[in-house]
Amino acid sequence: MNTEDLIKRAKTIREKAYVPYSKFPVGAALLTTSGKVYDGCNIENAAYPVTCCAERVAIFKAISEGETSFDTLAVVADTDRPVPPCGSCRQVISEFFDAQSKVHTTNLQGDVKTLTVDQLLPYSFSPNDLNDHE
Ligand SMILES: O=c1ccn([C@H]2C[C@H](O)[C@@H](CO)O2)c(=O)[nH]1
Ligand SMILES: [Zn+2]
Repeated sequence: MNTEDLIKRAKTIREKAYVPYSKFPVGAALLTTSGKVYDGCNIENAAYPVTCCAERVAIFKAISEGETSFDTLAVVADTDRPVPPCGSCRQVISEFFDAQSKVHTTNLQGDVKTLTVDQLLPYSFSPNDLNDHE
């Protein structure tokens, strides 16, 4: 699937966002290396911090279906600039995507800013760091 279609998938699932508190719907879609797409929207909760962002919903859906190899991620919201993923999502993205994988941050106006995972979260804490102690 090409970038344009992946962004379209993110826009479509954004309509399913459960956002009674922020009223800020976000959509995300990821492409696996085998060519499958998993999408996600943000899901909020009356206990606000329990909220899960669109990016993590998409990634957790894919992981829970047994996917292990990820290629590209697209994110969309109705923002002036292409919507930046939050810090928690950057950490989760860095766990499952290669450092050079592309993240297409976008908005409804069609602006696209593409960053690598390493640009989004440089010098990130990684699974390898856990092996370095003792
Ligand atoms: O990249 C982002 C930024 C924010 N949100 C969600 C979290 C919350 O539901 C709402 C406002 O922060 O937007 C996402 O899903 N992805
Ligand atoms: Zn987030």
